[in-house]
Amino acid sequence: MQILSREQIQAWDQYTIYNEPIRSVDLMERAATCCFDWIRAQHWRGHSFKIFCGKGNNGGDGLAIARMLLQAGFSTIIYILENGRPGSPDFQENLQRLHEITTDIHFIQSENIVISITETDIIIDALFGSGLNKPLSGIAALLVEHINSAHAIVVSIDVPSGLFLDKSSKGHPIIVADHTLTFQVYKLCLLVQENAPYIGRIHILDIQLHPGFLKDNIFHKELTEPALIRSIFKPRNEFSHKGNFGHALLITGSYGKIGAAVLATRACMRSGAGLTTVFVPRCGYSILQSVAPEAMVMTDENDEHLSSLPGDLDKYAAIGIGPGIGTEEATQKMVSFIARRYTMPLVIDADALNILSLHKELLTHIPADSILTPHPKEFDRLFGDHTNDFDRLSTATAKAAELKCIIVLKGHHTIIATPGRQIFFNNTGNAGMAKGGSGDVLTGILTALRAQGYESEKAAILGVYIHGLAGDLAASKLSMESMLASDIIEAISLAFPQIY
Ligand SMILES: NC(=O)C1=CN([C@@H]2O[C@H](COP(=O)(O)OP(=O)(O)OC[C@H]3O[C@@H](n4cnc5c(N)ncnc54)[C@H](OP(=O)(O)O)[C@@H]3O)[C@@H](O)[C@H]2O)[C@@H](O)CC1
Ligand SMILES: Nc1ncnc2c1ncn2[C@@H]1O[C@H](COP(=O)(O)OP(=O)(O)O)[C@@H](O)[C@H]1O
Ligand SMILES: [K+]
Repeated sequence: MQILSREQIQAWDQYTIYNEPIRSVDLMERAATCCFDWIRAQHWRGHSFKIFCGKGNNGGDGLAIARMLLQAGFSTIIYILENGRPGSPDFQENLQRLHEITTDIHFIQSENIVISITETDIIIDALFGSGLNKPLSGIAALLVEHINSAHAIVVSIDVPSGLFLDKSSKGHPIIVADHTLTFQVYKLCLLVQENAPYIGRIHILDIQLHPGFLKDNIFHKELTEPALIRSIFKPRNEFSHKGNFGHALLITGSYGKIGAAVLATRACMRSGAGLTTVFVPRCGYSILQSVAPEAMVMTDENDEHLSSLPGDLDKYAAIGIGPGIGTEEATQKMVSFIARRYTMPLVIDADALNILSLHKELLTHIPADSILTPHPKEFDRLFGDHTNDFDRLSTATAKAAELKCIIVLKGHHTIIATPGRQIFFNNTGNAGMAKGGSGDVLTGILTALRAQGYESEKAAILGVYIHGLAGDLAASKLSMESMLASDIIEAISLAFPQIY
């Protein structure tokens, strides 16, 4: 699914109006009908609806929804945030239609907001949508605060009012929604971590905007979906042998963090690598031989941390480096050597990223098409502090192009930024994965996919998806609270069949 900017969405509405063709007010009717159908399916009978409308088209949607609720017999009161100017034409048209069936329409025009909202009310937030052009202030801000301080269920239309679609709204007055009914596609503001407190559960409503618009335009942001994943996935040939699936090397572990090596190694083997070798300090030898007998283990001369190279690197089809390696000086030298001398793409994670942060000059040396997998803190250590997720996204886009690398910025919707300035948002995974070790599993999966010959960009999109899907399968069996990183590894075997 493409992710469109505010301007692109407005253009898509206009394209639909012109090419379907359909009158703007009829498109609004279609959008409102989708919202009404969704609301009706919630079986909220017995509750009363309070509908808050601005005077733009988002408010127009609210008025049309109010009419449909009233006609279906729901108790409904309408509040319009007055700004002293006429509403948009479609708002005015819907106001006229509403006047024909109710007089329960109230205008909010003073800072003294006395509307009582009870816990049995359902609030429909149709104050502002994609037309928001500045932070809310004055009566609008007070109204948002009033709604947020009540304990009613809040359903926002298109976006929670006060959220900008494509830029940070940090610190602004914003409606806290329980459900966001958004039209046609995800908006950027619904995918970033910083807006998590506001958006509630997202429901994408298909209002049948004209598909021709997507064919006629090029977009740079998309949500990874099963169809894309299937197009990337390469089924195994019946006659294949282990040599076809590559030899993966994982450079991992230090004293106290051999678990990271174990998780990455087991995830790598579970994700289809033909052969897996793991390079660990000597303290990791017996552990790996016993918990991962299918893997080959090579040890450093040092007992507790890595200080040398694991022999000839060129014989491996893919190398993953970083989980649990620590940042000892000798380990820094080893990472520095590999970053400078190795020419094939690497999968670089965790402490290997922290070492790059300590020696930023190395960033320009890392092999092209390497996959970097920072979480936001590692990302900021690498590329400087960011005050919001939108800026972080811009940096990821710029740095992926500049370094010719794939940047996997981990989070609820992990972001994959490519050298061609394309951005993919992953849509699998859950909060049960917010536990130590989940990232090590991802490194193992990505290294295995690289070993099997997937290009880095495709390996990143597919690997992040499978990782999240395995996390979802583990959570559905064991609960988000109880699942462990090792359970994600076990569930990889159930995730693959879902993408065949
Ligand atoms: N046919 C279509 O196109 C379809 C559109 N659809 C719906 O339309 C929505 C977009 O509608 P929209 O473009 O009218 O913008 P909307 O969000 O209602 O707000 C604009 C108004 O708010 C005002 N305003 C802005 N910021 C403000 C602030 N901080 N504080 C105070 N005022 C502020 C601004 O006034 P201005 O400042 O420009 O004078 C203007 O009056 C979209 O989200 C979807 O719900 C669907 O029905 C599908 C079909
Ligand atoms: N709430 C969440 N929703 C989806 N995925 C999550 C969530 N929390 C964590 N994850 C995933 O789990 C992994 C955690 O990685 P990381 O932070 O490096 O953990 P660790 O270093 O402990 O292994 C990432 O791939 C991230 O996308
Ligand atoms: K809204």
